[in-house]
Amino acid sequence: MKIPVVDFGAYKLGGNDVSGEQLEILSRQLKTAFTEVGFVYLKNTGIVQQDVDEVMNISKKFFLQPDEMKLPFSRKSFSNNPNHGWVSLETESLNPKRPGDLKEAFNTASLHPDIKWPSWDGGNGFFEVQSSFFLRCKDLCLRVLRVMAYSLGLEAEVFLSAHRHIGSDKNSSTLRSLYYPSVRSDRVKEGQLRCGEHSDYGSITLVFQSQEGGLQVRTRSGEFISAPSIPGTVLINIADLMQRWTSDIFLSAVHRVLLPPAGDLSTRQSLAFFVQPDDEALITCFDGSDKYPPVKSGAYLMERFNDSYGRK
Ligand SMILES: O=C(O)CCC(=O)C(=O)O
Ligand SMILES: [Fe+2]
Repeated sequence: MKIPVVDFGAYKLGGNDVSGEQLEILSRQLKTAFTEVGFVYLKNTGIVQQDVDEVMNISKKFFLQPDEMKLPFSRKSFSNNPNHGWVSLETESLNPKRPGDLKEAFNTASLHPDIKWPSWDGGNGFFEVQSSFFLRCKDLCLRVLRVMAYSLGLEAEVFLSAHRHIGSDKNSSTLRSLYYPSVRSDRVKEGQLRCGEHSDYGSITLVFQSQEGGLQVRTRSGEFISAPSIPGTVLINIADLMQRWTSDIFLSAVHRVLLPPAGDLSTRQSLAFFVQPDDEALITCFDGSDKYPPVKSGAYLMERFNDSYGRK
């Protein structure tokens, strides 16, 4: 089993509106990928490798600073958003049964004008690069959500009306820049990974990996397959609220990032844009079934965040 690659050129950012026939083809391809694997690579989205490199480069500059320079930007130190900011090494366990993940992250969870951003030489390149990539990802995810609704025979509004506030404090969608430092195998704790097994929490996630790859996805039959980096593509996966919403038609697949082989001292980077429904959106099974009780997105996500940070 492999993760399919789908050409999104007909509906790319900055392109013409998609024709009915093209929408039909795209929606069929996305539906197959999201029901069978839960993951798909999109090529020709309008987000190009150069955009991704720019975000990774400036993020790396931030991560490579000593911890005391990063501490003032720590997650939980921003009053208007509890998730915004820097997460230090081993702080988060995406599989709570394992020791802390061997990764650092910077969450762009708020674009509020009061937020203080890392800066160098008096410039604010970090803010500009992160926020403009955030907005590109937002535009793309709205297009993908539209195709997904169509693929289920739904009005686009069914999904779009629950994603009206991305980028504001009424919605917790987050651009997360991840840095995986080189791993010294003699210092790794038992069971520790770069990123433990988990499924994502919200609607969908857009993922961009540096060339080392390392991501693995669990298939319906229970085996892990690799999801390599394919330059110029966006890897998109279904998350848990979307699986509930679609009464398990779309699969929110478990995934993880293993340690590199012993002696391989390479670092790794990735960007994940977690698309979440608006905090106030009520997520109810689209087919009218009661497979899952309705949940408010904001309350549901809060619970899940608390689990991955060990309810500290
Ligand atoms: O680093 C990656 O490739 C994926 C990270 C991930 O799955 C997550 O942060 O939810
Ligand atoms: Fe994930």
